[in-house]
Amino acid sequence: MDPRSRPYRSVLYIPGSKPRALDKARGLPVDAIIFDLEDAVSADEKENARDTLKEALAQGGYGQRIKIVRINGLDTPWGHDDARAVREMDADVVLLPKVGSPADIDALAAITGDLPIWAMMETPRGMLNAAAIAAHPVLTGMVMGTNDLAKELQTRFRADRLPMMAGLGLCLLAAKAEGLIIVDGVYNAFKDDEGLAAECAQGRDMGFDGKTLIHPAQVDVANAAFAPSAEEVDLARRQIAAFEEVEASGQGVAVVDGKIVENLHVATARETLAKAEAIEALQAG
Ligand SMILES: CC(C)(COP(=O)(O)OP(=O)(O)OC[C@H]1O[C@@H](n2cnc3c(N)ncnc32)[C@H](O)[C@@H]1OP(=O)(O)O)[C@@H](O)C(=O)NCCC(=O)NCCSC(=O)C[C@H](O)C(=O)O
Ligand SMILES: [Mg+2]
Repeated sequence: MDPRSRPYRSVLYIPGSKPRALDKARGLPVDAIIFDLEDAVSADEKENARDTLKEALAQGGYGQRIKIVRINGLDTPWGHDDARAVREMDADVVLLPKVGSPADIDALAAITGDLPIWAMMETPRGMLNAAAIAAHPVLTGMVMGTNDLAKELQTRFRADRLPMMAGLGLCLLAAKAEGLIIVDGVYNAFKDDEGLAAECAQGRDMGFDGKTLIHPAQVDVANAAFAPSAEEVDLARRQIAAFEEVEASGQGVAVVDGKIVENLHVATARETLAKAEAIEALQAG
């Protein structure tokens, strides 16, 4: 399956230290899981969390969900041991926090080899170096770390995320330029479905592939927001059909619902259908 079509609507953080949550995730309808060894795990629990996580992944049961392990930074007392341990885990991706430059990715790749790397984008330096980070050959995805970014920028929370926009935009541009997956940051108020839905809608409008989540109660909201709606699927089908019809008669522009449809719109329509089919296949499997 084309990695661009594979759904990443819901990407749930699970503290690697919590066996109950690690078990619960086996039954949650998430597209990907970030098994966390970093900020969700206290310093006292770091060593145990590594073993608990390794055991949970060895037991399996996570089905088609993409398994991402977030290690501690290589400048911390745990980072190097985490990185060595990930090589022995059943993980699809290793996620490096607080990436500031491509050299950080080089340092991790020297330990983890061919394992795909994703970068947490959550520092001002990381934002400024987003293009160079995204171009790193082993990098396949980016995750916005909006809590750390807010801390570093000394911003206040705003529902419209105005203070975040420069950073979000830079990372989106960098990820799209290199064909990477990019998922949005977390919404901390995990009992506020309305606020989460609004932030998911904003992220989807901006072009994010999905949202990182902190609690199972957030999964359905993100899955709905980042899936093509029935109306989008219907429009995509009609655009393709209308374009094929005019193309057969030697023209390059169709009109659907009073709007022009050219070959680039058809490419987007085909992507929409591919994503809808991929979601259906995931749900069926
Ligand atoms: C926020 C929480 C501490 C709340 O936990 P809890 O009080 O246990 O919630 P509930 O009682 O409502 O839980 C109900 C059941 O759901 C399970 N559960 C809870 N959270 C998760 C989860 N994330 N994944 C899987 N399962 C989960 C509980 O075990 C209960 O199960 P059961 O008893 O069987 O019914 C907690 O949700 C939590 O710790 N969330 C994760 C926090 C986290 O990962 N933080 C780090 C990532 S955020 C970040 O740092 C991003 C970035 O770096 C940045 O800078 O922005
Ligand atoms: Mg962070």
